[in-house]
Amino acid sequence: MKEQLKGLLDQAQINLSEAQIEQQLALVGLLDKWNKAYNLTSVRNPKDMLTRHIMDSLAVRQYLHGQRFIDVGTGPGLPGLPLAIAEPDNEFVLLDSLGKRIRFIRQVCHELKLTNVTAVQARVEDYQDEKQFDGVISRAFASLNDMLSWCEHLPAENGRFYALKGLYPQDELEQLPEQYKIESIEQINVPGIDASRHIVIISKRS
Ligand SMILES: C[S@@+](CC[C@H](N)C(=O)[O-])C[C@H]1O[C@@H](n2cnc3c(N)ncnc32)[C@H](O)[C@@H]1O
Repeated sequence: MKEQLKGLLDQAQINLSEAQIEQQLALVGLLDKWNKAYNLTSVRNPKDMLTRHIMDSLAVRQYLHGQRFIDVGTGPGLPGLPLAIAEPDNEFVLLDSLGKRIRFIRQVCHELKLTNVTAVQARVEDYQDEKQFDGVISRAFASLNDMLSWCEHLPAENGRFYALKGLYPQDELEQLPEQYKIESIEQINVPGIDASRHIVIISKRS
Protein backbone atom coordinates (compact mmCIF):
# COMPACT_ATOMS: atom_id res chain seq x y z
CA MET A 1 0.00 0.00 0.00
CA LYS A 2 2.87 2.35 0.74
CA GLU A 3 4.18 2.18 -2.81
CA GLN A 4 0.67 2.72 -4.15
CA LEU A 5 0.21 5.82 -1.98
CA LYS A 6 3.60 7.19 -2.98
CA GLY A 7 2.69 6.74 -6.65
CA LEU A 8 -0.62 8.55 -6.19
CA LEU A 9 1.06 11.41 -4.31
CA ASP A 10 3.65 11.75 -7.09
CA GLN A 11 0.92 11.90 -9.72
CA ALA A 12 -0.87 14.62 -7.75
CA GLN A 13 2.43 16.44 -7.04
CA ILE A 14 1.74 16.38 -3.32
CA ASN A 15 4.81 16.34 -1.11
CA LEU A 16 4.60 14.50 2.19
CA SER A 17 7.42 13.38 4.46
CA GLU A 18 8.01 9.69 5.10
CA ALA A 19 6.48 10.13 8.57
CA GLN A 20 3.37 11.80 7.11
CA ILE A 21 2.97 8.96 4.59
CA GLU A 22 3.13 6.47 7.47
CA GLN A 23 0.48 8.48 9.33
CA GLN A 24 -1.86 8.49 6.30
CA LEU A 25 -1.44 4.72 6.02
CA ALA A 26 -2.08 4.30 9.75
CA LEU A 27 -5.26 6.36 9.33
CA VAL A 28 -6.42 3.95 6.59
CA GLY A 29 -5.62 1.03 8.92
CA LEU A 30 -7.71 2.56 11.72
CA LEU A 31 -10.59 3.38 9.37
CA ASP A 32 -10.58 -0.22 8.21
CA LYS A 33 -10.39 -1.59 11.76
CA TRP A 34 -13.08 0.65 13.27
CA ASN A 35 -15.33 0.48 10.23
CA LYS A 36 -16.38 -3.04 11.14
CA ALA A 37 -17.85 -1.97 14.48
CA TYR A 38 -18.70 1.70 13.83
CA ASN A 39 -19.80 1.71 10.19
CA LEU A 40 -17.78 4.85 9.47
CA THR A 41 -17.66 4.70 5.68
CA SER A 42 -19.25 2.76 2.85
CA VAL A 43 -15.78 2.35 1.34
CA ARG A 44 -14.72 -1.10 2.60
CA ASN A 45 -11.49 -1.78 0.77
CA PRO A 46 -8.34 -0.09 2.19
CA LYS A 47 -6.94 0.44 -1.31
CA ASP A 48 -10.08 2.33 -2.28
CA MET A 49 -9.76 4.35 0.95
CA LEU A 50 -6.38 5.56 -0.31
CA THR A 51 -7.97 7.16 -3.36
CA ARG A 52 -11.50 8.01 -2.24
CA HIS A 53 -10.57 9.27 1.21
CA ILE A 54 -6.87 10.15 1.51
CA MET A 55 -6.17 11.48 -2.00
CA ASP A 56 -9.59 13.13 -2.36
CA SER A 57 -9.07 14.95 0.95
CA LEU A 58 -5.52 16.03 0.13
CA ALA A 59 -6.71 17.53 -3.17
CA VAL A 60 -8.10 20.45 -1.14
CA ARG A 61 -4.74 21.31 0.39
CA GLN A 62 -3.38 23.56 -2.35
CA TYR A 63 -6.45 25.84 -2.18
CA LEU A 64 -6.42 26.57 1.56
CA HIS A 65 -5.45 30.03 2.81
CA GLY A 66 -4.77 30.67 6.47
CA GLN A 67 -3.98 28.69 9.59
CA ARG A 68 -7.18 27.80 11.37
CA PHE A 69 -9.84 25.60 9.75
CA ILE A 70 -13.04 23.82 10.64
CA ASP A 71 -14.26 20.73 8.80
CA VAL A 72 -18.02 20.61 9.26
CA GLY A 73 -19.89 17.31 8.96
CA THR A 74 -16.49 15.68 9.06
CA GLY A 75 -17.83 12.14 9.60
CA PRO A 76 -14.78 10.00 10.39
CA GLY A 77 -12.48 13.01 9.84
CA LEU A 78 -12.70 13.57 6.09
CA PRO A 79 -11.18 15.64 4.67
CA GLY A 80 -9.91 17.03 8.01
CA LEU A 81 -7.63 14.22 9.21
CA PRO A 82 -5.57 13.76 6.00
CA LEU A 83 -5.25 17.57 5.81
CA ALA A 84 -4.19 17.85 9.47
CA ILE A 85 -1.50 15.20 8.92
CA ALA A 86 -0.26 17.07 5.84
CA GLU A 87 -0.31 20.51 7.54
CA PRO A 88 0.93 20.04 11.12
CA ASP A 89 1.41 23.81 11.63
CA ASN A 90 -2.23 24.54 10.92
CA GLU A 91 -5.05 24.04 13.38
CA PHE A 92 -8.12 21.93 12.52
CA VAL A 93 -11.43 21.65 14.35
CA LEU A 94 -13.30 18.55 13.16
CA LEU A 95 -16.99 18.76 13.92
CA ASP A 96 -19.80 16.23 13.60
CA SER A 97 -23.10 15.68 15.35
CA LEU A 98 -22.54 11.91 15.77
CA GLY A 99 -20.65 10.82 18.87
CA LYS A 100 -19.20 7.59 17.48
CA ARG A 101 -17.51 9.47 14.63
CA ILE A 102 -16.02 11.97 17.07
CA ARG A 103 -14.79 9.13 19.32
CA PHE A 104 -13.09 7.60 16.30
CA ILE A 105 -11.34 10.89 15.48
CA ARG A 106 -10.12 11.26 19.09
CA GLN A 107 -8.72 7.73 18.97
CA VAL A 108 -6.89 8.51 15.70
CA CYS A 109 -5.42 11.70 17.20
CA HIS A 110 -4.25 9.73 20.22
CA GLU A 111 -2.69 6.92 18.20
CA LEU A 112 -1.08 9.16 15.58
CA LYS A 113 -0.10 11.82 18.14
CA LEU A 114 -1.84 14.58 16.20
CA THR A 115 -1.72 17.73 18.33
CA ASN A 116 -3.27 20.12 15.80
CA VAL A 117 -6.78 18.58 15.81
CA THR A 118 -9.74 19.25 18.10
CA ALA A 119 -12.72 16.93 17.66
CA VAL A 120 -16.10 18.44 18.56
CA GLN A 121 -19.48 16.73 18.82
CA ALA A 122 -22.12 19.33 18.01
CA ARG A 123 -24.64 20.42 15.43
CA VAL A 124 -22.82 23.08 13.46
CA GLU A 125 -25.71 25.56 13.73
CA ASP A 126 -25.30 25.53 17.52
CA TYR A 127 -21.50 25.54 17.67
CA GLN A 128 -19.74 28.67 18.91
CA ASP A 129 -15.97 29.00 19.00
CA GLU A 130 -14.15 31.82 20.75
CA LYS A 131 -11.92 32.30 17.71
CA GLN A 132 -13.13 32.52 14.14
CA PHE A 133 -11.82 30.41 11.28
CA ASP A 134 -9.78 31.22 8.19
CA GLY A 135 -11.62 28.45 6.38
CA VAL A 136 -14.79 26.37 6.69
CA ILE A 137 -14.34 23.09 4.81
CA SER A 138 -16.91 20.44 3.95
CA ARG A 139 -17.25 17.30 1.87
CA ALA A 140 -20.53 15.46 1.24
CA PHE A 141 -22.18 17.59 3.92
CA ALA A 142 -25.02 19.77 2.63
CA SER A 143 -26.13 21.96 -0.28
CA LEU A 144 -24.13 25.18 -0.64
CA ASN A 145 -27.14 27.14 0.60
CA ASP A 146 -27.48 25.04 3.75
CA MET A 147 -23.76 25.05 4.40
CA LEU A 148 -23.64 28.84 4.19
CA SER A 149 -26.69 29.38 6.33
CA TRP A 150 -25.66 26.88 9.03
CA CYS A 151 -22.01 28.04 9.11
CA GLU A 152 -22.32 31.79 8.54
CA HIS A 153 -21.12 32.58 12.09
CA LEU A 154 -17.87 30.62 11.75
CA PRO A 155 -15.48 32.35 9.31
CA ALA A 156 -13.37 35.39 10.11
CA GLU A 157 -14.01 38.55 8.09
CA ASN A 158 -11.74 37.41 5.25
CA GLY A 159 -12.46 33.74 5.78
CA ARG A 160 -13.58 31.40 3.03
CA PHE A 161 -15.85 28.43 2.54
CA TYR A 162 -14.41 25.43 0.73
CA ALA A 163 -17.02 22.92 -0.43
CA LEU A 164 -15.90 19.70 -2.08
CA LYS A 165 -18.45 18.60 -4.65
CA GLY A 166 -18.79 15.86 -7.25
CA LEU A 167 -20.45 17.16 -10.41
CA TYR A 168 -20.33 20.88 -11.16
CA PRO A 169 -23.09 22.13 -8.82
CA GLN A 170 -24.90 24.39 -11.28
CA ASP A 171 -28.28 24.39 -9.50
CA GLU A 172 -26.76 25.10 -6.09
CA LEU A 173 -24.70 27.97 -7.50
CA GLU A 174 -27.78 29.57 -9.04
CA GLN A 175 -29.39 29.71 -5.59
CA LEU A 176 -26.44 31.27 -3.79
CA PRO A 177 -27.60 34.08 -1.45
CA GLU A 178 -26.62 37.58 -2.54
CA GLN A 179 -24.31 38.28 0.37
CA TYR A 180 -21.89 35.62 -0.86
CA LYS A 181 -19.55 35.65 -3.82
CA ILE A 182 -17.83 32.82 -5.63
CA GLU A 183 -14.06 33.19 -5.44
CA SER A 184 -13.43 30.25 -7.75
CA ILE A 185 -14.65 26.86 -8.84
CA GLU A 186 -11.94 24.40 -9.73
CA GLN A 187 -12.19 21.03 -11.33
CA ILE A 188 -9.93 18.68 -9.39
CA ASN A 189 -8.17 15.65 -10.78
CA VAL A 190 -7.73 13.06 -8.08
CA PRO A 191 -5.44 10.22 -9.19
CA GLY A 192 -7.28 6.92 -9.00
CA ILE A 193 -10.73 8.54 -9.12
CA ASP A 194 -12.60 8.64 -12.44
CA ALA A 195 -15.59 10.58 -11.20
CA SER A 196 -15.92 14.34 -11.56
CA ARG A 197 -14.63 16.38 -8.57
CA HIS A 198 -14.92 20.12 -7.93
CA ILE A 199 -14.02 22.53 -5.19
CA VAL A 200 -16.16 25.64 -4.75
CA ILE A 201 -14.52 28.51 -2.88
CA ILE A 202 -16.88 31.16 -1.53
CA SER A 203 -16.43 34.34 0.52
CA LYS A 204 -18.79 36.85 2.09
CA ARG A 205 -19.21 40.17 0.28
CA SER A 206 -17.82 43.02 2.38
C1 LIG B 1 -22.32 12.07 4.29
S1 LIG B 1 -21.44 12.35 5.77
C2 LIG B 1 -19.91 12.99 5.13
C3 LIG B 1 -18.76 12.71 6.05
C4 LIG B 1 -17.39 13.17 5.55
N1 LIG B 1 -17.32 14.63 5.42
C5 LIG B 1 -17.00 12.49 4.26
O1 LIG B 1 -16.82 13.18 3.27
O2 LIG B 1 -16.85 11.26 4.26
C6 LIG B 1 -22.21 13.81 6.47
C7 LIG B 1 -21.87 14.01 7.91
O3 LIG B 1 -22.44 15.25 8.33
C8 LIG B 1 -22.91 15.09 9.66
N2 LIG B 1 -23.93 16.14 9.87
C9 LIG B 1 -25.11 16.28 9.23
N3 LIG B 1 -25.75 17.39 9.65
C10 LIG B 1 -24.96 17.96 10.59
C11 LIG B 1 -25.05 19.14 11.38
N4 LIG B 1 -26.11 19.94 11.29
N5 LIG B 1 -24.04 19.45 12.22
C12 LIG B 1 -22.96 18.64 12.30
N6 LIG B 1 -22.80 17.50 11.58
C13 LIG B 1 -23.79 17.17 10.73
C14 LIG B 1 -23.41 13.66 9.74
O4 LIG B 1 -23.42 13.16 11.06
C15 LIG B 1 -22.40 12.93 8.84
O5 LIG B 1 -21.33 12.40 9.59
